[in-house]
Amino acid sequence: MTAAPVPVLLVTGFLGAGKTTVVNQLLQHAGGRRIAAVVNDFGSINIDAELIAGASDGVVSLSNGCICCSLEGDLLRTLATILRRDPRPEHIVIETSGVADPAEVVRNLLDPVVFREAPLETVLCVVDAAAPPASLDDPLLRAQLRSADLVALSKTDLAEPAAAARIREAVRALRPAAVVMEAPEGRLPPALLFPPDPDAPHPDGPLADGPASQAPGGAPLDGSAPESFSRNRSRRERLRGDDVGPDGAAAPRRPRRHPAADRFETLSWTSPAPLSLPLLQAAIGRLAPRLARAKGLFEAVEQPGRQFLFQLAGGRATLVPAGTPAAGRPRARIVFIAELGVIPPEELRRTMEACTVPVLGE
Ligand SMILES: Nc1nc2c(ncn2[C@@H]2O[C@H](COP(=O)(O)OP(=O)(O)OP(=O)(O)O)[C@@H](O)[C@H]2O)c(=O)[nH]1
Repeated sequence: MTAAPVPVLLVTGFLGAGKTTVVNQLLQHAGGRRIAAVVNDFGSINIDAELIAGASDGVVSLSNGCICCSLEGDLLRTLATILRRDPRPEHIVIETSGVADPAEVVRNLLDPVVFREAPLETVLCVVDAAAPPASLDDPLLRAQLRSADLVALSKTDLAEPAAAARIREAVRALRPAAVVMEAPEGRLPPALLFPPDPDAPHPDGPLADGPASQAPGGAPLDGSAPESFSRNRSRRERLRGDDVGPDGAAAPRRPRRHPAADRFETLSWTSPAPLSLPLLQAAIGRLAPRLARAKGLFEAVEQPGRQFLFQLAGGRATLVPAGTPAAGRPRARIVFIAELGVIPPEELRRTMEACTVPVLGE
């Protein structure tokens, strides 16, 4: 007996848009579905995998490169390993890094052998609704949107309603084929993202595993019924139409575009010493205007025995408690992403070293 195909949800979106938040929500509201997650962080420290690890059994992290270019082989090998798991997962979620062009990943997933076993079902693009509308002029974000079947507007709680409406209209204009939904704090109806197989019989209609209205996310913004997405916009069907040839083979590859190539660099910094909160705050204040994104876990000298999660996204810095520190790990691990050459690594290292406080007796 051949195993049933395992549909793939590909999550894309710009640096700090809210992809991990959506994936975490999804895994926490999986409703008993077996979901395998693959997370790609651009830097050598995969913070995302750690943030998701608690929510999924078997998160696979692909780090120190981008799955749209240098890690494409790793992605396909990882999928093969996941498909051999016993029991086999029912869904696979792949979170791309914020610098990935999903078109490249989509093309890899369209390989006929991969597609047969792990068909790409949905491409979800997370867009920061609180970002200035000019952010949609970014070529990388536009490339991410062009691949999307479903667009989730994150951070609607932070956005001015008028500004969020402008972002929504701009998204619709850029990608009219996509369903646009609000996803405050990452909340989306899981039934939308894991649509039941349209060919399979469903006793209670198309969303037999729970109507979208009962799920935690918002309603589609275009007024359409959520099931119209899962039934009519199946990527499998669309691909049969546009990207897959009549014999089922993937269409010839178009020339590769890398809107992100040579644009961003990741600077990973670790320290065996804890950090001073006021010194860190001052350092981030100085660095933030030149940073595209930062995130990390660290211990603060003011609150020993606790760990904090630091995030800088869309110019906003946040700090939240993140449990107790793991033994054997550096006490501070922070990933900084900036446009190439904007922050000299030595300056970053000096700035961050100045935030550390050696602990007496260690
Ligand atoms: N207020 C608010 N904050 C959000 C929302 N969604 C995400 N965030 C915050 O935005 C920051 C970035 O969120 P992530 O989910 O890590 O973003 P990401 O797209 O995975 O980031 P990278 O892949 O690392 O670039 C975090 O501090 C989140 O807590 C939201 O709907 N509302």
